[in-house]
Amino acid sequence: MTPTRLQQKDWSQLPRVAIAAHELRQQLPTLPGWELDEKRESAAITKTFAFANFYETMAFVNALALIAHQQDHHPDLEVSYGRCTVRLNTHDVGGISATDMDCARRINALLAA
Ligand SMILES: C[C@H](O)[C@H](O)[C@H]1CNC2=NC(N)=NC(=O)C2=N1
Repeated sequence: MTPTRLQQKDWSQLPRVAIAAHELRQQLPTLPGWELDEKRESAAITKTFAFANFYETMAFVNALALIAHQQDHHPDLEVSYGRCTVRLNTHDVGGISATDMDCARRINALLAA
């Protein structure tokens, strides 16, 4: 039986472009809870998710890991007992691309009722 391949994207050959600041200001409100973080060298979008306990936090992290692998796009994660802060940016553009917005939307959808 042919194994199912989970990875859907491979960015090694595909160019990505930074989203201009004015476009980002328009697009970000369509992503509930995500904020622009310009404090570090390259800008990122971030969101902190709160959970009732460590098990629920880790269940979220594991679900997010599938999205990261499928999309070939890997957020920085800060994980504690009941909290996970997700930070997304695109290294090759030194900022935020459509890939970050797409992943943020998929991550939000994980928790949609
Ligand atoms: C070639 C490789 O797939 C790319 O470098 C991917 C891997 N995962 C990534 N993850 C994130 N967050 N940003 C990237 O630019 C990125 N690039």
